[in-house]
Amino acid sequence: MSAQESELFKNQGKPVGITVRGLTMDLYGRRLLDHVDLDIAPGKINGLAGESGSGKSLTSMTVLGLPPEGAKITGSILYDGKTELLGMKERERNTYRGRRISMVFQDPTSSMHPMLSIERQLTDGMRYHLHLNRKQARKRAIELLKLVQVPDPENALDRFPHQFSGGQLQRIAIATALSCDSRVLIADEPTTALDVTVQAGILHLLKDLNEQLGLTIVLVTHDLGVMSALADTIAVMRSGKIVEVGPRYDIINHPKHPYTIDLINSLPTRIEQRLESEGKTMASAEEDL
Ligand SMILES: Nc1ncnc2c1ncn2[C@@H]1O[C@H](COP(=O)(O)OP(=O)(O)OP(=O)(O)O)[C@@H](O)[C@H]1O
Repeated sequence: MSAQESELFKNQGKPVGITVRGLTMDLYGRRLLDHVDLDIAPGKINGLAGESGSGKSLTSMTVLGLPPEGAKITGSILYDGKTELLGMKERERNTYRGRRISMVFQDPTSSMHPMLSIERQLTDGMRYHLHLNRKQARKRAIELLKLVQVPDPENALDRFPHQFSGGQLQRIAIATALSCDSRVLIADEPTTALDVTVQAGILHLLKDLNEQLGLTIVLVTHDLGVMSALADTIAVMRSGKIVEVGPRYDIINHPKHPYTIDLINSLPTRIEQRLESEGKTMASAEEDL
Protein backbone atom coordinates (compact mmCIF):
# COMPACT_ATOMS: atom_id res chain seq x y z
CA MET A 1 0.00 0.00 0.00
CA SER A 2 1.31 3.45 -0.84
CA ALA A 3 1.08 6.27 1.66
CA GLN A 4 -1.60 7.90 -0.49
CA GLU A 5 -3.95 4.93 -0.11
CA SER A 6 -3.66 4.86 3.68
CA GLU A 7 -6.68 5.96 5.70
CA LEU A 8 -4.45 6.74 8.68
CA PHE A 9 -3.47 10.27 7.88
CA LYS A 10 -6.67 11.56 6.33
CA ASN A 11 -7.98 14.81 7.84
CA GLN A 12 -4.55 15.80 9.07
CA GLY A 13 -4.76 19.38 7.88
CA LYS A 14 -1.95 21.27 6.28
CA PRO A 15 1.73 20.40 6.69
CA VAL A 16 3.47 21.92 9.69
CA GLY A 17 6.77 23.82 9.90
CA ILE A 18 9.11 24.74 12.74
CA THR A 19 11.06 27.99 13.02
CA VAL A 20 14.26 27.96 15.06
CA ARG A 21 15.76 31.34 15.93
CA GLY A 22 18.93 32.18 17.81
CA LEU A 23 19.11 28.73 19.41
CA THR A 24 22.10 28.79 21.73
CA MET A 25 23.17 26.04 24.11
CA ASP A 26 25.84 26.10 26.81
CA LEU A 27 26.81 23.01 28.74
CA TYR A 28 29.55 22.82 31.40
CA GLY A 29 30.79 26.22 30.25
CA ARG A 30 31.12 25.09 26.63
CA ARG A 31 29.06 26.65 23.84
CA LEU A 32 27.62 23.73 21.86
CA LEU A 33 25.06 25.59 19.74
CA ASP A 34 25.63 29.19 18.70
CA HIS A 35 22.66 31.25 17.49
CA VAL A 36 21.24 28.56 15.23
CA ASP A 37 18.58 29.85 12.82
CA LEU A 38 16.77 27.10 10.96
CA ASP A 39 13.55 27.11 8.93
CA ILE A 40 12.00 23.66 8.87
CA ALA A 41 9.64 24.25 5.98
CA PRO A 42 6.20 22.62 6.05
CA GLY A 43 5.80 19.58 3.82
CA LYS A 44 9.44 19.66 2.70
CA ILE A 45 12.48 17.47 3.24
CA ASN A 46 14.77 19.77 5.19
CA GLY A 47 18.38 18.60 5.17
CA LEU A 48 20.73 19.27 8.07
CA ALA A 49 24.31 18.41 7.13
CA GLY A 50 27.73 18.67 8.73
CA GLU A 51 30.50 16.44 9.96
CA SER A 52 30.41 14.49 13.22
CA GLY A 53 30.30 16.79 16.26
CA SER A 54 28.96 19.81 14.36
CA GLY A 55 25.78 19.97 16.44
CA LYS A 56 23.19 18.32 14.19
CA SER A 57 21.93 15.86 16.79
CA LEU A 58 21.89 18.45 19.60
CA THR A 59 19.79 20.75 17.42
CA SER A 60 17.40 17.89 16.52
CA MET A 61 17.07 16.62 20.07
CA THR A 62 16.37 20.14 21.31
CA VAL A 63 13.64 20.59 18.69
CA LEU A 64 12.21 17.25 19.86
CA GLY A 65 12.36 18.50 23.45
CA LEU A 66 15.14 16.29 24.76
CA PRO A 67 18.23 18.48 25.28
CA PRO A 68 21.05 17.19 27.51
CA GLU A 69 20.51 17.49 31.27
CA GLY A 70 21.87 20.76 32.63
CA ALA A 71 22.06 22.55 29.26
CA LYS A 72 21.42 26.31 29.34
CA ILE A 73 19.32 27.13 26.31
CA THR A 74 18.16 30.43 24.86
CA GLY A 75 16.40 31.38 21.64
CA SER A 76 13.11 30.31 20.16
CA ILE A 77 11.57 27.17 18.60
CA LEU A 78 8.16 27.97 17.12
CA TYR A 79 5.86 25.10 16.13
CA ASP A 80 3.54 25.93 13.23
CA GLY A 81 4.41 29.61 13.47
CA LYS A 82 2.62 30.13 16.75
CA THR A 83 3.50 27.79 19.60
CA GLU A 84 6.77 28.41 21.48
CA LEU A 85 8.27 25.05 22.43
CA LEU A 86 11.28 26.35 24.31
CA GLY A 87 10.54 26.76 27.99
CA MET A 88 7.18 25.00 27.69
CA LYS A 89 6.14 23.09 30.83
CA GLU A 90 7.14 19.42 30.64
CA ARG A 91 3.57 18.15 30.78
CA GLU A 92 2.54 20.21 27.77
CA ARG A 93 5.82 19.45 26.00
CA ASN A 94 4.97 15.80 26.28
CA THR A 95 1.97 16.31 24.05
CA TYR A 96 4.26 17.58 21.29
CA ARG A 97 6.96 14.95 21.65
CA GLY A 98 5.75 11.83 19.87
CA ARG A 99 2.38 13.36 18.98
CA ARG A 100 3.46 16.31 16.82
CA ILE A 101 7.20 15.79 16.39
CA SER A 102 8.89 12.37 16.30
CA MET A 103 12.35 11.08 15.63
CA VAL A 104 14.05 8.01 14.18
CA PHE A 105 17.71 7.23 14.74
CA GLN A 106 20.61 5.55 12.96
CA ASP A 107 20.17 2.41 15.02
CA PRO A 108 16.45 1.55 15.19
CA THR A 109 17.02 -0.81 18.11
CA SER A 110 18.14 2.18 20.23
CA SER A 111 14.49 3.17 20.58
CA MET A 112 13.17 -0.39 20.97
CA HIS A 113 13.00 -2.68 23.96
CA PRO A 114 14.57 -6.03 22.94
CA MET A 115 12.12 -8.04 25.03
CA LEU A 116 8.91 -6.40 23.87
CA SER A 117 7.00 -7.63 20.82
CA ILE A 118 6.64 -5.35 17.81
CA GLU A 119 2.98 -4.97 18.81
CA ARG A 120 3.99 -3.51 22.19
CA GLN A 121 6.63 -1.22 20.64
CA LEU A 122 4.05 0.10 18.18
CA THR A 123 0.98 0.32 20.38
CA ASP A 124 2.24 1.62 23.76
CA GLY A 125 2.39 5.21 22.47
CA MET A 126 -1.02 5.05 20.83
CA ARG A 127 -2.67 3.57 23.88
CA TYR A 128 -1.19 6.32 26.07
CA HIS A 129 -1.58 9.32 23.75
CA LEU A 130 -4.62 8.34 21.68
CA HIS A 131 -6.40 6.36 24.43
CA LEU A 132 -7.01 3.36 22.17
CA ASN A 133 -7.94 -0.04 23.58
CA ARG A 134 -5.83 -3.07 22.66
CA LYS A 135 -7.96 -4.12 19.71
CA GLN A 136 -8.10 -0.63 18.22
CA ALA A 137 -4.37 -0.15 18.72
CA ARG A 138 -3.56 -3.50 17.05
CA LYS A 139 -5.72 -2.60 14.05
CA ARG A 140 -3.95 0.73 13.72
CA ALA A 141 -0.56 -0.97 14.11
CA ILE A 142 -1.39 -3.27 11.17
CA GLU A 143 -2.31 -0.24 9.05
CA LEU A 144 0.95 1.46 10.00
CA LEU A 145 3.02 -1.60 9.07
CA LYS A 146 1.24 -1.72 5.71
CA LEU A 147 2.02 1.97 5.25
CA VAL A 148 5.76 1.38 5.72
CA GLN A 149 5.59 -1.81 3.63
CA VAL A 150 6.54 -4.41 6.21
CA PRO A 151 5.39 -7.76 4.77
CA ASP A 152 2.81 -9.87 6.63
CA PRO A 153 1.99 -7.22 9.27
CA GLU A 154 -0.17 -9.46 11.51
CA ASN A 155 2.63 -11.95 11.88
CA ALA A 156 5.21 -9.17 12.32
CA LEU A 157 3.33 -7.80 15.34
CA ASP A 158 3.88 -11.03 17.28
CA ARG A 159 7.61 -11.08 16.66
CA PHE A 160 10.55 -9.40 18.44
CA PRO A 161 13.15 -6.88 17.23
CA HIS A 162 15.99 -9.41 16.85
CA GLN A 163 13.91 -11.34 14.30
CA PHE A 164 14.04 -8.51 11.75
CA SER A 165 16.74 -7.17 9.42
CA GLY A 166 18.10 -3.65 9.94
CA GLY A 167 16.06 -2.27 7.03
CA GLN A 168 12.79 -3.83 8.26
CA LEU A 169 13.49 -2.56 11.78
CA GLN A 170 14.02 0.95 10.46
CA ARG A 171 10.62 0.70 8.73
CA ILE A 172 9.06 -0.40 12.02
CA ALA A 173 10.78 2.49 13.83
CA ILE A 174 9.31 4.92 11.26
CA ALA A 175 5.85 3.36 11.76
CA THR A 176 6.23 3.77 15.53
CA ALA A 177 7.33 7.39 15.11
CA LEU A 178 4.17 8.08 13.06
CA SER A 179 1.84 6.05 15.26
CA CYS A 180 0.38 9.08 17.06
CA ASP A 181 -0.06 11.26 13.97
CA SER A 182 3.17 13.29 14.17
CA ARG A 183 3.38 15.94 11.47
CA VAL A 184 7.14 16.41 11.69
CA LEU A 185 9.61 13.52 11.49
CA ILE A 186 13.26 14.05 12.37
CA ALA A 187 15.33 11.31 10.75
CA ASP A 188 18.85 11.31 12.26
CA GLU A 189 21.21 9.34 9.98
CA PRO A 190 18.31 6.99 9.13
CA THR A 191 20.25 4.97 6.54
CA THR A 192 23.86 5.24 7.72
CA ALA A 193 23.93 1.75 9.21
CA LEU A 194 22.30 0.09 6.19
CA ASP A 195 23.79 -1.31 3.02
CA VAL A 196 23.24 0.69 -0.12
CA THR A 197 20.26 -1.23 -1.59
CA VAL A 198 18.35 -1.23 1.69
CA GLN A 199 19.29 2.44 2.08
CA ALA A 200 17.57 3.28 -1.22
CA GLY A 201 14.36 1.55 -0.02
CA ILE A 202 14.24 3.61 3.19
CA LEU A 203 14.95 6.86 1.32
CA HIS A 204 12.18 5.96 -1.11
CA LEU A 205 9.79 5.38 1.79
CA LEU A 206 10.65 8.74 3.39
CA LYS A 207 10.03 10.52 0.10
CA ASP A 208 6.71 8.72 -0.32
CA LEU A 209 5.57 9.68 3.21
CA ASN A 210 6.65 13.26 2.59
CA GLU A 211 4.87 13.59 -0.75
CA GLN A 212 1.73 11.63 -0.06
CA LEU A 213 1.05 12.56 3.57
CA GLY A 214 2.52 16.06 3.59
CA LEU A 215 4.86 14.89 6.32
CA THR A 216 7.54 17.46 7.12
CA ILE A 217 10.92 15.75 7.36
CA VAL A 218 14.19 16.91 8.89
CA LEU A 219 16.88 14.74 7.32
CA VAL A 220 19.99 14.81 9.48
CA THR A 221 23.08 13.30 7.91
CA HIS A 222 26.79 13.80 7.34
CA ASP A 223 26.29 11.95 4.02
CA LEU A 224 25.80 14.53 1.29
CA GLY A 225 25.10 11.69 -1.15
CA VAL A 226 21.94 10.80 0.76
CA MET A 227 21.21 14.51 1.08
CA SER A 228 21.58 15.15 -2.65
CA ALA A 229 19.17 12.33 -3.43
CA LEU A 230 16.41 13.50 -1.14
CA ALA A 231 16.53 16.94 0.48
CA ASP A 232 14.66 19.97 -0.86
CA THR A 233 16.89 22.35 1.10
CA ILE A 234 20.17 21.86 2.92
CA ALA A 235 21.48 23.67 5.98
CA VAL A 236 25.16 23.05 6.71
CA MET A 237 26.38 23.08 10.34
CA ARG A 238 29.86 23.47 11.69
CA SER A 239 30.97 23.89 15.31
CA GLY A 240 27.42 24.56 16.51
CA LYS A 241 26.64 27.16 13.84
CA ILE A 242 24.75 27.13 10.56
CA VAL A 243 27.34 28.19 7.98
CA GLU A 244 25.29 27.94 4.80
CA VAL A 245 21.70 27.22 3.81
CA GLY A 246 19.87 27.03 0.52
CA PRO A 247 18.04 24.87 -2.03
CA ARG A 248 19.67 21.45 -2.52
CA TYR A 249 20.80 22.22 -6.06
CA ASP A 250 22.59 25.41 -5.04
CA ILE A 251 24.34 23.88 -2.04
CA ILE A 252 25.52 20.79 -3.95
CA ASN A 253 26.44 22.53 -7.20
CA HIS A 254 27.42 26.04 -6.10
CA PRO A 255 28.51 25.89 -2.46
CA LYS A 256 29.83 29.22 -1.19
CA HIS A 257 31.24 28.56 2.28
CA PRO A 258 34.73 26.97 2.29
CA TYR A 259 33.52 24.32 4.74
CA THR A 260 30.65 23.29 2.42
CA ILE A 261 33.09 23.21 -0.51
CA ASP A 262 35.32 20.83 1.51
CA LEU A 263 32.33 18.63 2.35
CA ILE A 264 31.30 18.47 -1.31
CA ASN A 265 34.85 17.76 -2.45
CA SER A 266 35.06 14.80 -0.11
CA LEU A 267 31.85 13.46 -1.64
CA PRO A 268 32.22 12.44 -5.31
CA THR A 269 34.68 9.58 -4.97
CA ARG A 270 32.74 7.96 -2.18
CA ILE A 271 29.33 8.24 -3.80
CA GLU A 272 30.45 7.47 -7.33
CA GLN A 273 32.41 4.44 -6.19
CA ARG A 274 29.40 3.20 -4.27
CA LEU A 275 27.02 3.66 -7.19
CA GLU A 276 29.49 2.29 -9.72
CA SER A 277 29.65 -0.95 -7.74
CA GLU A 278 25.90 -1.22 -8.45
CA GLY A 279 26.17 -0.22 -12.09
CA LYS A 280 24.46 3.13 -11.46
CA THR A 281 25.24 6.81 -11.95
CA MET A 282 24.24 9.72 -9.71
CA ALA A 283 21.50 10.69 -12.22
CA SER A 284 20.04 7.19 -12.40
CA ALA A 285 20.07 6.92 -8.60
CA GLU A 286 18.00 10.10 -8.38
CA GLU A 287 15.59 8.80 -11.01
CA ASP A 288 15.17 5.64 -8.94
CA LEU A 289 13.86 7.66 -6.01
N1 LIG B 1 25.16 15.22 26.36
C1 LIG B 1 26.26 15.89 26.01
N2 LIG B 1 27.12 16.33 26.94
C2 LIG B 1 28.23 17.02 26.59
N3 LIG B 1 28.56 17.33 25.33
C3 LIG B 1 27.76 16.90 24.35
C4 LIG B 1 26.55 16.17 24.63
N4 LIG B 1 25.94 15.88 23.45
C5 LIG B 1 26.73 16.41 22.48
N5 LIG B 1 27.81 17.02 23.02
C6 LIG B 1 28.87 17.71 22.27
O1 LIG B 1 28.24 18.66 21.42
C7 LIG B 1 28.88 18.70 20.14
C8 LIG B 1 27.85 18.46 19.06
O2 LIG B 1 27.40 17.10 19.15
P1 LIG B 1 26.27 16.48 18.21
O3 LIG B 1 26.02 15.10 18.70
O4 LIG B 1 25.13 17.40 18.11
O5 LIG B 1 27.03 16.42 16.81
P2 LIG B 1 26.56 15.76 15.46
O6 LIG B 1 26.81 16.78 14.41
O7 LIG B 1 25.17 15.25 15.56
O8 LIG B 1 27.57 14.56 15.29
P3 LIG B 1 27.29 12.99 15.27
O9 LIG B 1 26.78 12.72 13.89
O10 LIG B 1 28.63 12.39 15.54
O11 LIG B 1 26.28 12.74 16.35
C9 LIG B 1 30.00 17.67 20.18
O12 LIG B 1 31.20 18.33 20.47
C10 LIG B 1 29.61 16.77 21.34
O13 LIG B 1 30.75 16.24 21.96
